[in-house]
Amino acid sequence: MRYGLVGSSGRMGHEIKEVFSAHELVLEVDESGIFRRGEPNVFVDFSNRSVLATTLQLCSQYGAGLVIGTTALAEEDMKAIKELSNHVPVVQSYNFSTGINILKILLRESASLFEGMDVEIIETHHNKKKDVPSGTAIILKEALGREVPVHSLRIGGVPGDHTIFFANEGEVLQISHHAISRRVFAIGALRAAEFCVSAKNGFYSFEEVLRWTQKR
Ligand SMILES: NC(=O)C1=CN([C@@H]2O[C@H](COP(=O)(O)OP(=O)(O)OC[C@H]3O[C@@H](n4cnc5c(N)ncnc54)[C@H](O)[C@@H]3O)[C@@H](O)[C@H]2O)C=CC1
Ligand SMILES: O=C(O)C1=N[C@H](C(=O)O)C[C@H](O)C1
Repeated sequence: MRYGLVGSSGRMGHEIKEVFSAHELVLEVDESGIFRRGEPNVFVDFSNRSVLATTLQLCSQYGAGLVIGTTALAEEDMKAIKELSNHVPVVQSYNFSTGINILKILLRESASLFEGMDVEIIETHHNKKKDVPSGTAIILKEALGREVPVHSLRIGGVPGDHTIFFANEGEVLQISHHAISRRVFAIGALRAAEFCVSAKNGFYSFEEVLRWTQKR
């Protein structure tokens, strides 16, 4: 793979360079500019929505697929990403870990069982994280199919923890996901990039990438 990396000087950018070391990094974008050394066939973007227009333009220019993990996207951003997916394969997810994507499936399938219970989410991240709530908390709420309170902690170097509490008068059920390091997100992004270079044009979730990985 020849990949372009948007957000190359960031925390995820560093992790991605290590995990993608068998592949060729031919284009980098960060706040200091665009550095081109070749023609990417896929872009990986873990950055900020302020650079999204550049990412989309670069994908169009090179006819390259896109793996995007950037959070705090607006509705108009999602619309623009979906428009790009008419022309190239796009994988978008607010969380590229296997565990969170399995949890999403479990929540979607069991949501009706939790009717009548109090449901709240606590998410904990490092103190450099800019967005609140986390993108993951948003997709967990979507999977539950209802609006629930989210409590956010920004402390120390925590890579990303999410706990959902379900409670009635007599009991509390809690389900937690703990990212041991942000490497797990970079490994997910690598799977998604490998998927992207062989997929048809379209908009894909990371769940679809996981199912594709299992079939291989
Ligand atoms: N979907 C997932 O699994 C995960 C998503 N993330 C998300 O990835 C994003 C990046 O996270 P971190 O690496 O921790 O952030 P960071 O702050 O360490 O890095 C951000 C990178 O984006 C670049 N950037 C920001 N604004 C830019 C602009 N206007 N033009 C060009 N480059 C710009 C910076 O130069 C830097 O390289 C965040 O949105 C975070 O929530 C993080 C981890 C996992
Ligand atoms: O910014 C982070 O670090 C993370 N962001 C994602 C989110 O907002 O959910 C995913 C992960 O939790 C780490």
